[in-house]
Amino acid sequence: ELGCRAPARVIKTHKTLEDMPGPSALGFFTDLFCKRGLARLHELQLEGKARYGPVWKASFGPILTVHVAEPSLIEQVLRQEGKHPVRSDLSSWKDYRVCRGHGYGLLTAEGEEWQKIRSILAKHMLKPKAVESYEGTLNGVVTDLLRRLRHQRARHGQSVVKDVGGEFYKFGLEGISSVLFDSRLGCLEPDVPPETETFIRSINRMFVLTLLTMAMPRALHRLFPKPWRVFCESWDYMFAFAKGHIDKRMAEVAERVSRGETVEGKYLTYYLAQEKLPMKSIYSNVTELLLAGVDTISSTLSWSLYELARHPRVQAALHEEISQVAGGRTIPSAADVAQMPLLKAVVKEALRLYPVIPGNARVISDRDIQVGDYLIPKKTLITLCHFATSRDPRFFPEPDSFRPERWLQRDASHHPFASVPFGVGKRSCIGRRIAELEVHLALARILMHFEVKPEPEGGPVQPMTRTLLVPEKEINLQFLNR
Ligand code: HEM
Repeated sequence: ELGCRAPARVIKTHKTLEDMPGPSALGFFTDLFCKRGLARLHELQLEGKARYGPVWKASFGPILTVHVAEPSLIEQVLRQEGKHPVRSDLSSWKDYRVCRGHGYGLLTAEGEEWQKIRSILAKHMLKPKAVESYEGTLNGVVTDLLRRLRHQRARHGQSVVKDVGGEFYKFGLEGISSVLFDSRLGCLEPDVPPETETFIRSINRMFVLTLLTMAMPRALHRLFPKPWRVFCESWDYMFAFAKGHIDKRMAEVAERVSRGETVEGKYLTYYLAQEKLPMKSIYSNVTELLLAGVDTISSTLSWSLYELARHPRVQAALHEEISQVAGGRTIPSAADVAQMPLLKAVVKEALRLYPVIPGNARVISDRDIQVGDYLIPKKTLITLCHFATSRDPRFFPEPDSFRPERWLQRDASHHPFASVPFGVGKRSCIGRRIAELEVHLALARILMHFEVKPEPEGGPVQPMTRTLLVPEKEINLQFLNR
């Protein structure tokens, strides 16, 4: 016995990609392209988790991606993301910029370049004092939104505003432009400038085609050139639009300086120009900020009002809160909305049910990382399934119900990574504070003026994925004078 050696055994401490469950490449391809899977990607997260557990792999066209759908595992990934986190290195957005010779903006830049722009923008977008300084400008845009809603409801019977999302797109664009340029585009005027409509259409088309152009193997681009061509044309328009506005604003400033005036701007483009960034970088950053501030704001406002219209008791309680805090003031301030816990809870709950970014991503480039039982090789695209975790009944009982009060209960303990609509950490949303202020100011004032109800014959509206999570069809709401 003693002389007999045990056979050498390789002890595996971690499971590998080979051990990971997941649909076959063909199965996932069929799901995506034949079963409207691209529009249902958020639902595929729930199906994947039910079928394979919290970690599974799938081939998104030519790209293998590991899905992670458990808050503690998402936390584990993000804690290992390193100094310069990378969202995805295989993006069609980056391909476009290389193809046209444009620069990168904060959304697409990496490494030291990203770090530099991030620290410049953070000073003006995340610091509470800086964000508060946009209050007056944003409140001016909200005033125009109210006028526009009145105008639009007069066009249809029963005080209905058709397609509120369309109105909030214009509000989003006007809002982010006012912060970027301190000048107004006129998107909320009765006659909307055609170039702003084209800009919004370009964003929509670009988002529709983002996933498709990524999932389509390169070889197919030749066979089906249209998606890539339209994708590029949409970006071309967006870059040209941003450039036009930047050049115009800078020419105005130069002209005033030449007349001997001292010019001190309080808007983002001015701050970027002060840092002496190359023009190419200013153009790409402003383009990306413009596009980041439109759908996100529109979708959050649309879903918040959609749910409030369907939950009149919550709406009444919120109206009460707003009236009390505002006292006699007709225009609530940033300090006022900060004192409205139910208002904040309503927006958090809308973003839990309908996270604008239903699935985010990370690539850890320089080392293999452990996630749960698995060792994930470096450079693997990791998809963070935020939609699945924020609808998980273990963290949010009755996960499909709109219950803002869940955010107000003292003893409520949600895992901090279960609902993270703005992301977490170094690479999280830089527009978060501005977005929250904008949405809070708009919702508070809309509810001061109107009682919002569902369109009399309207049915439920489901979300769909278009890279972002958006309403599947138009949301029409009744706006009744208070
Ligand atoms: C409710 C509204 C919004 C939501 C839910 C949202 C959500 C997000 C999320 C999830 C990310 C990715 C974070 C990550 O990878 O960890 C992101 C990034 C970003 N967002 Fe937002 N966003 C919103 C509004 C805005 C607005 C209004 C702006 C512009 C003013 C903006 C600008 C950006 C930028 C530039 C990034 C990239 C940051 C970086 O890579 O360093 N977002 N956003």
